[in-house]
Amino acid sequence: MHVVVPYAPDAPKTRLEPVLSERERSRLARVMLEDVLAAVRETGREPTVLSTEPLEVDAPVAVDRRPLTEAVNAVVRSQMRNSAAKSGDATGVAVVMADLALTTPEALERLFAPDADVVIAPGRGVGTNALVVRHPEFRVDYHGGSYLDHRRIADDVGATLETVDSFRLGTDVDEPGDLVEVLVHGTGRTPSCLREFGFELDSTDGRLEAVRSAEP
Ligand SMILES: Nc1nc2c(ncn2[C@@H]2O[C@H](COP(=O)(O)OP(=O)(O)OP(=O)(O)O)[C@@H](O)[C@H]2O)c(=O)[nH]1
Ligand SMILES: C[C@H](OP(=O)(O)O)C(=O)O
Repeated sequence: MHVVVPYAPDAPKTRLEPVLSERERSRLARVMLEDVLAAVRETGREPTVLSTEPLEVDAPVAVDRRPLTEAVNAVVRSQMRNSAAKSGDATGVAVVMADLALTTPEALERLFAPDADVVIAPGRGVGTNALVVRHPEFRVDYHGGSYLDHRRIADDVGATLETVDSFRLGTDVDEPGDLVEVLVHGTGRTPSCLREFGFELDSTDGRLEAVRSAEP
């Protein structure tokens, strides 16, 4: 199965602006990407980064400057055509977001395992954090509660759909409140990156939070 990791390196993670500078957000986005690529590789698959800009990274990079939905649909269309031409039996394409800092190979295997036409790991906020497409007519439509849109699109084209209920795949790092999850559950380099930035766990207000104790 072809695994694509979309990545937009230019001014990423704007929703983290209240707690991180632009440079820090870029670094965090990059470290999360590397953690996701490592987890995909540990499943025995070679990921491709689908980037809006050329990028030096330890993986093949496909540059497509179009918005996320268009760029991913171009990959889905071409992969489905290729796999149908090769074997008559589409093995599919997986789209795994680069901000899934808690991803592990085991969590990804749960996404890859079902043989439904469409498999989705939804994120909090009703996004689509990770997806497998094996149906020739299914197309993505990201943003704005895309999990519900993807269910409707699957229904419209007659595709079977399975939803993967996964904390690790469901936790995308978008907002300051997500950082505590990374510090507690992260297994890759992302928690170390946050600690380098000076974040640590704090329960002063009665709830565990990631707070910045010291500027680096
Ligand atoms: N190839 C590509 N990837 C994108 C694009 N927009 C977002 N991404 C990637 O898609 C994933 C999910 O995007 P978001 O959660 O919106 O990430 P973001 O744009 O960095 O964050 P915000 O600025 O807070 O919305 C991340 O891996 C991004 O790097 C795009 O236009 N093209
Ligand atoms: C890409 C987008 O991410 P969100 O904006 O929900 O984080 C989505 O999953 O549709």
